[in-house]
Amino acid sequence: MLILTVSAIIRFKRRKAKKHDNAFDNMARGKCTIYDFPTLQEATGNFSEKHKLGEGGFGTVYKGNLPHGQEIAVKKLIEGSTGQGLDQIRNEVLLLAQLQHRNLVRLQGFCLHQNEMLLVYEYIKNGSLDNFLFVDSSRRNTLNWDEQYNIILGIAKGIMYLHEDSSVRIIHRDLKANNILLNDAMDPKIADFGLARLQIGGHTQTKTSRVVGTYGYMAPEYAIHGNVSPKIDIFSFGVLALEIVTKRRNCSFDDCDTDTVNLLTDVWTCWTKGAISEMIDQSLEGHSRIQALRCIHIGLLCVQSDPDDRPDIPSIIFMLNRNDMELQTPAQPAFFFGEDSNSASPPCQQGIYVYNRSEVICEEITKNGLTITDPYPR
Ligand SMILES: Nc1ncnc2c1ncn2[C@@H]1O[C@H](COP(=O)(O)OP(=O)(O)OP(=O)(O)O)[C@@H](O)[C@H]1O
Repeated sequence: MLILTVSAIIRFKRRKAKKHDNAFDNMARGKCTIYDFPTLQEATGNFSEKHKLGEGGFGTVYKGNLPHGQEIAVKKLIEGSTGQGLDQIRNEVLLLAQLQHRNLVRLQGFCLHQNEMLLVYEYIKNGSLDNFLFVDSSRRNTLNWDEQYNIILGIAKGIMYLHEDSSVRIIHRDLKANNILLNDAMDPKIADFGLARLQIGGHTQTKTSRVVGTYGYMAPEYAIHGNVSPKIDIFSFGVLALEIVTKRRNCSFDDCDTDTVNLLTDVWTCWTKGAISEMIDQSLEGHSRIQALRCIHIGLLCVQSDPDDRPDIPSIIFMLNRNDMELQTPAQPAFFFGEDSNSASPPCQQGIYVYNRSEVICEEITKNGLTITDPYPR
């Protein structure tokens, strides 16, 4: 009798699990197309060189045109680039396809062909942010401050979705300028989210022996000890914010010659000298200038060595949206390759920097006889 009861429970549990699987599949399939290989072959001119957009750590990306004129980007994963079997990858991809946000590149579907996995994404017209910041000199000067700020805020919102608002928490692990794509309205879209999960075998791990990421953007605790937490994305976001404001690349260990000062070092040196405004575009005025300086300050908070000192993503969005909110004083960033700066006096003695909504308010207060300490003297 007891045995019957136990087996009934097992049967019930199995049926429930199967029902759950089907429900999950149906739900994911609604948002995820399973493409057949010939369709993708035709769309990409048989994966021709002409259609090739580039090559990254996970595989090669091709531009494709579907019969109804829809443009797609097809990422052909390198065989063996994932740490899982095809069934697991398929489940993982179905899960990723559910994640949709205006600041994420949409994963439209996939194709399993023999032992290959192909991921199909929406095609993002303007390509990656690194071209606009450092690579392509003709595009470099086309980004104005409002666009730069919109990109920083959009990336933060995309991270917010991945860390806090989506059905599964995704830690990107490889946020960098090449993984931020820009659409025709110059809105940023985070690419390659979830690929680290494919590579290391899914599931949230707090420690990994397989570090997936890019030097220059990697938090020290991740690069050195393999510790994984949302704060490693915050570190990369900080580097990105500094790069976007200054339009300078934070070179990594391997591409930095010893005489070159990297961006974090440069920004920190200016900060400790009270000359942080040297790091921004000198033509910025008023509200834009304050915003740019604030973005540098927030960037510095994100690249602090101790992950506990770094703000979380909701706080970052709050700080970005509220120009009058007080910001903490950042500690020296990780990977500071300079003289020990502890002796240098910070630009503001109170330890907390107060921003004003705009310089107009600043001037009004000055007229009223109050003394204002500009935390960022010119
Ligand atoms: N959805 C997309 N729409 C338009 N272009 C894309 C899309 N996805 C990738 N690309 C482009 O394809 C190229 C290769 O991308 P991929 O993500 O494979 O490499 P990466 O980002 O340069 O390197 P890594 O693998 O280290 O992240 C890049 O130039 C990228 O801008």
